[in-house]
Amino acid sequence: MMAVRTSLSLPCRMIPNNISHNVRPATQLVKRPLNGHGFATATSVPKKGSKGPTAMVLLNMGGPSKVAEVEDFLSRLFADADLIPLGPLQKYLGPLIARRRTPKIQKQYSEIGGGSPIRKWSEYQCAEMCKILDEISPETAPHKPYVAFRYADPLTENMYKQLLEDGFGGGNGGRAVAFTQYPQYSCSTTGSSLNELWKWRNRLEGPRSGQDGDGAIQWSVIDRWATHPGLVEAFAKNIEDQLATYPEEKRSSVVILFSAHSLPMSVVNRGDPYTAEVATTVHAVMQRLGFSNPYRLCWQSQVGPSAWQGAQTSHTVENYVKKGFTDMILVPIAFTSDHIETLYELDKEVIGEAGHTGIKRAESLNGNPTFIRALADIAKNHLQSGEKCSRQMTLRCQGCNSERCLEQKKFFAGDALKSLVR
Ligand SMILES: C=CC1=C(C)c2cc3[nH]c(cc4nc(cc5[nH]c(cc1n2)c(C)c5CCC(=O)O)C(CCC(=O)O)=C4C)c(C)c3C=C
Ligand code: FES
Ligand SMILES: [Fe+2]
Repeated sequence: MMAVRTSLSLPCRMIPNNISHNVRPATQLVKRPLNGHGFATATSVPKKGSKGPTAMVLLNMGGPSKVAEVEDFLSRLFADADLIPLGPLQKYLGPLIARRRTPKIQKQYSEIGGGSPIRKWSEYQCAEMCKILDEISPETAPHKPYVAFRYADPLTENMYKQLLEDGFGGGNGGRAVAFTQYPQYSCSTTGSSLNELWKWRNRLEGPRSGQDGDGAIQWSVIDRWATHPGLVEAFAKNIEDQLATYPEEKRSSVVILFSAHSLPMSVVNRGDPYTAEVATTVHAVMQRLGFSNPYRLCWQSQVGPSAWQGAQTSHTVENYVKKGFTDMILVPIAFTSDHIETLYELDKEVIGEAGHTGIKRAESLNGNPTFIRALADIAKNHLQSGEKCSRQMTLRCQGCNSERCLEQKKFFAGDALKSLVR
């Protein structure tokens, strides 16, 4: 079990109405020499001996907060060659495909309340995590919350400008942690976010080869955390809560269906680590549950005509219903907050259309205090380890020839590990 204390007093999964959705630090950093790091906050001066402030930057894809933002979101998504490589015509094809897809996706966001809740949850999770970190890691306090999205506001570029405005970098140095919110690493998700962060780092701070001693921001990366005990506990507890809603005599025969966003087979065959890492989360959660129920891992949300990793979630539910199973719990296992894939695809399309009251979904992690304590524990361990990134991140996929991946990995690996990157 984690030995983490928390000051959280919020009711489970509730966001207070007055929470600021703008994660700009409340206390702006004032540039004045202090503590060997060149700055201190105006009102929250780091404690004596603290190496802070530390910027905690949560990375995620983001989603359109309003229906009107769907086209911009999809345009950025289809322009991302790390996610959807469309060749030399990407710049023209991307916006075309995005425009054609917009009405369908707008309708889906309208049906889940008019937008993606991912910004609200990410900002909340980050702010709460930083409060806990200030308590459990005073050596690196104060911790300043930032969110950097790949395809929606707050975009990585704007987050980086905010960091500089707040006194990080720009000759001051200062520490920032890029903390991916995808527990399992994929080059199409975390890899893409890191490539984007590296790009803006070069544009806004200059393309320096090393990190140390040049007054630029000192970055390190939390790149995967698929089996962290707190993450596993939060998933397992949400499954137990759903299992408790079935009559006792039926409970152990309920089928648990873990569902993750699929990947194109071309990405799987390139050697992307995601599929294997998702399987490790599933195994760890089932181990925590004592393998109490039959379970399978299935894959959702494939887009376009190419081959994707299966079995598909929708087919799985259909086939099991045909085989006579009508008690199932769907568990979104690769994303940490609600989004169109849970609220629309799973709830409305898969569960709604199956039409059996015994088919349910485990709650998403969202504002779950166990989950937020896990984030703080992961961050604390990282901050104390002094690691730039995991060893695993230094290795490119077997089939990867991308210069962008190579240079990005060399940068984040830092001087000690960059010679390992090939
Ligand atoms: C771990 C999560 C995800 C992986 C891996 C992933 C890979 C991946 N996605 C696409 C294409 C699209 N994804 C879209 C939306 C979307 N994707 C994820 C997560 C992962 N994607 C989420 C949570 C969302 C929804 C965001 C929200 O609502 O907040 C979309 C846009 C929607 C649509 O047009 O259907 C596309 C397109 C590819 C090609 C890919 C792997 C290469
Ligand atoms: S695609 Fe995986 S490292 Fe480049
Ligand atoms: Fe996706």
